[in-house]
Amino acid sequence: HTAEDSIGTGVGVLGDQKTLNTSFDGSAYSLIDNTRGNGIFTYDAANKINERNYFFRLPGSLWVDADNEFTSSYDRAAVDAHYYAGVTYDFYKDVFGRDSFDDNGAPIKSTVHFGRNYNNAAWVGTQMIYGDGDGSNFVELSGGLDVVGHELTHAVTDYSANLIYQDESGAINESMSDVFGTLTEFHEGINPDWDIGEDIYTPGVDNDALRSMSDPTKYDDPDHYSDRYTGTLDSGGVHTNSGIPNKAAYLISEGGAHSGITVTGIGRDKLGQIYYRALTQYLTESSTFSQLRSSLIQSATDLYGANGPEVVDVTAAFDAVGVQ
Ligand SMILES: O=C(O)[C@H](CCc1ccccc1)CC1(C(=O)N[C@@H](Cc2c[nH]c3ccccc23)C(=O)O)CCCC1
Ligand SMILES: [Ca+2]
Ligand SMILES: [Ca+2]
Ligand SMILES: [Ca+2]
Ligand SMILES: [Zn+2]
Repeated sequence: HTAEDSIGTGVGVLGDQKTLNTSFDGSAYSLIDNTRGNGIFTYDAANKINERNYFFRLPGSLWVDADNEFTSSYDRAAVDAHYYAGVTYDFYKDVFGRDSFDDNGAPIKSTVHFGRNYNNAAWVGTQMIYGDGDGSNFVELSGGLDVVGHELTHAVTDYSANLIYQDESGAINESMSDVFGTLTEFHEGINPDWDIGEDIYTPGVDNDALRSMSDPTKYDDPDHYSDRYTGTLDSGGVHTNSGIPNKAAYLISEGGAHSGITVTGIGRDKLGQIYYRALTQYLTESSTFSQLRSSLIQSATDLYGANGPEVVDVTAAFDAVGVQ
């Protein structure tokens, strides 16, 4: 008896209702979405197989449910990891024609309830992992669409420019994940913004986030090359120096005045196309901020013509953040 596709109902981390693509094998329902690429699979790291150390097993146990209703509090992290992976898959397919992170339909795997009160998430080279947070600094991190889009974009980057995760190439790697995580959020259109992690960060504090692309300095990240971090923490500050290209990306899309330079703004769609072309056609694993500038100017030229408003805005935005 082969399994059949089914549609379940779930409640996400923020208490929101959503339908899920699941798979019925005759006795139980699994979080397998067979409608996208070669499937989206969601797993549980904490499902007790043995008492020892079951929090850190990967991928863990495929998520199964008896009645195709994923409405318990324990289910919420899995509901959003599964659903938002589908949203991100659709973003890359619909907007860029990319079939999964390898552009060859690779199965997308996520594990939730990773660790104990783990205040982070990651792409671990083969799959995504999501902690539950400690309930004060973070709630389950798969509850943030920009976080899921951020993590899956690390996979896209690995299969394209493969930017080395340190110093300037690492900060570009990080910025690509913030940019496409944010563009995924706008594509879905539910409370989109230019902040990162706002939905899952500090449930007790409103209007804060991990990072801001519109104003990186709000969270002490630099928005100009002269203010870059040059130490060794966080692989050379990959999560802080990302503020410099993040600010440029924000200015390219939305426009604004910064460092005495005014950028008109060409909008999110053109930002996405220019960034995707640079990521997949021009950037290499050792690209610097200066090479990001030239890659984006070349991409804008390819797509929209030399010396057009797109090239003018990309140039002005990188002038504004001090990158030549
Ligand atoms: O994907 C990434 O870049 C981050 C992955 C970090 C990581 C790397 C290697 C092994 C384990 C974890 C995860 C995210 C991140 O930006 N983490 C930052 C901020 C952060 C989250 N939780 C923290 C706890 C303590 C300190 C910093 C943090 C970091 O790890 O720096 C991305 C979106 C939200 C979480
Ligand atoms: Ca159930
Ligand atoms: Ca956001
Ligand atoms: Ca908060
Ligand atoms: Zn990242």
